[in-house]
Amino acid sequence: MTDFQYATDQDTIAAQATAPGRGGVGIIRLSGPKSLAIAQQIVGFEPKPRYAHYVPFRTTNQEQLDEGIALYFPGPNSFTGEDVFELQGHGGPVIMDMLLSHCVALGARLARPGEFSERAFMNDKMDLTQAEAIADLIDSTSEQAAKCALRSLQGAFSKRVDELVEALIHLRIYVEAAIDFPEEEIDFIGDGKVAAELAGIKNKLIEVLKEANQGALIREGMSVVIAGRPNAGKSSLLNALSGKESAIVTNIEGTTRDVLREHIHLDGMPLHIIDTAGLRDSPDEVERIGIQRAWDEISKADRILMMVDSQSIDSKDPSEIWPEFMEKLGDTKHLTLVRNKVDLTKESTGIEMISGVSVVSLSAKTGEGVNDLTEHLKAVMGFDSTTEGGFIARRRHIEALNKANRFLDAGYEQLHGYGAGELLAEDLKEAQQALSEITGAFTSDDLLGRIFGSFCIGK
Ligand SMILES: Nc1nc2c(c(=O)[nH]1)N(C=O)[C@@H](CNc1ccc(C(=O)N[C@@H](CCC(=O)O)C(=O)O)cc1)CN2
Ligand SMILES: Nc1nc2c(ncn2[C@@H]2O[C@H](COP(=O)(O)OP(=O)(O)OP(=O)(O)O)[C@@H](O)[C@H]2O)c(=O)[nH]1
Ligand SMILES: [K+]
Repeated sequence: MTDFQYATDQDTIAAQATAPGRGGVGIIRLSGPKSLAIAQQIVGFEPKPRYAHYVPFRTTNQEQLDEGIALYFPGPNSFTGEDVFELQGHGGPVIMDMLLSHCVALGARLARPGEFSERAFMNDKMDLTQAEAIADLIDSTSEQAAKCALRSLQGAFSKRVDELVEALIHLRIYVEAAIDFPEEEIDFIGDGKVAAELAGIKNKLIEVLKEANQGALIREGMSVVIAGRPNAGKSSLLNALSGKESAIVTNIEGTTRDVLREHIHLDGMPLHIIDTAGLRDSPDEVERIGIQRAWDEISKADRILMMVDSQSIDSKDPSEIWPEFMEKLGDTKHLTLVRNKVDLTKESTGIEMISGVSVVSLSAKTGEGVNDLTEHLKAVMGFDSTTEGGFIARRRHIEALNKANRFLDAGYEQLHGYGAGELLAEDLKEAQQALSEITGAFTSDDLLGRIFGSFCIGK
């Protein structure tokens, strides 16, 4: 199944499974072959499988460290698939340290971050997207993200990927049979079956890609830079979006000199808003550095809100308003023009398209039209807050799906352009391999190291 060999690690690992610090209950968890022997030493008898024993926890010379619940899960029926033992004690840092040190004295070693989950993956208790979903569940910052992570943990995403892989294998077998037995005279190109199946797989992949995109947005959100001339109202907009007074609003030009960040949620989608220094030629060294940073942020952002004061600028055409900005920006793909202060000009709020750029008229001060902007931001990111039952996804999943999609396109080309069955089969295989990277059936040690290394300790 996997293309790598992992050392069957015989170490017994131990870590505090609960968060560090004070808590009602704290759990030390062990996994590995010595779990049972260590358990017996601490509780004084062989614990019954999956039974909550309320007992004193003692050292070898009968000194009592704590009293609590001892829980033994013999492998393979455990979280990691190995023998697991849990000491559920009182959640104080000193008690937890004493219990953990004692487990180490009895032959366990401290677990690396993510090592319990890594073992669960290695022992086929879960695939890679499910292991990643555990970390995402723990790290989720909104209820929606938590729900989606739980669905991924329960296999919703893996199932979609596995179905695609199944369909690809089915098609490959057909194509390869036709190549291997030309005397059968299956005109596999002419009969349309291959083309139809390929198109079906492609449609399904696009569907999964859309859902994964949504899942990644819920996990990572979008970054939005607010840029504009001094006093346009950038800080006011940041405050209106975040509902807080995080940025200093004054009528003095150049109030914001550095980059300010605020994280909010729009119906579950995280938004990282960045307020930048007003863009102008400044003699002030500090302000100039701020302006340089503003351009750095602009180049990295998912969306750029170019903000102008509608009082001083009549035109709604971005290229007329600010040619230097447009020139420096290059393309307008990620640009939205925000015309602020319509409460003063008495213009109506709303959104329109002008010269291929979305133009939103609003008042950051009164809040009129701010809702049009948030709806627009959700729309440009393809975020649909009405969809139910989504799953969480990561950038690497999207990349793998895109890669598979490119191989499907290449395969289609081979089929239609050249009638090249061998090359089509090769593309199908590559597409399948790209998909297998998602669930981890085909992954490098390096990737696994990076994924599990980013988990918290004890997970
Ligand atoms: N005390 C405790 N609570 C916890 C965990 C834990 O490790 N310990 N978990 C850690 O993340 C999560 C639960 N995850 C778990 C996953 C599988 C098994 C388990 O025993 N699986 C067996 C048996 C399954 C069954 O009885 O149906 C198996 O897979 O064979 C236990 C916990 C959250 N709560
Ligand atoms: N009437 C009205 N005044 C606004 C609006 N938005 C901002 N202002 C005012 O415009 C002035 C500048 O607002 P800021 O939010 O500080 O502008 P800024 O673009 O962040 O300014 P710098 O930090 O100097 O770049 C303040 O006096 C705000 O109260 C608006 O929609 N309507
Ligand atoms: K200002």
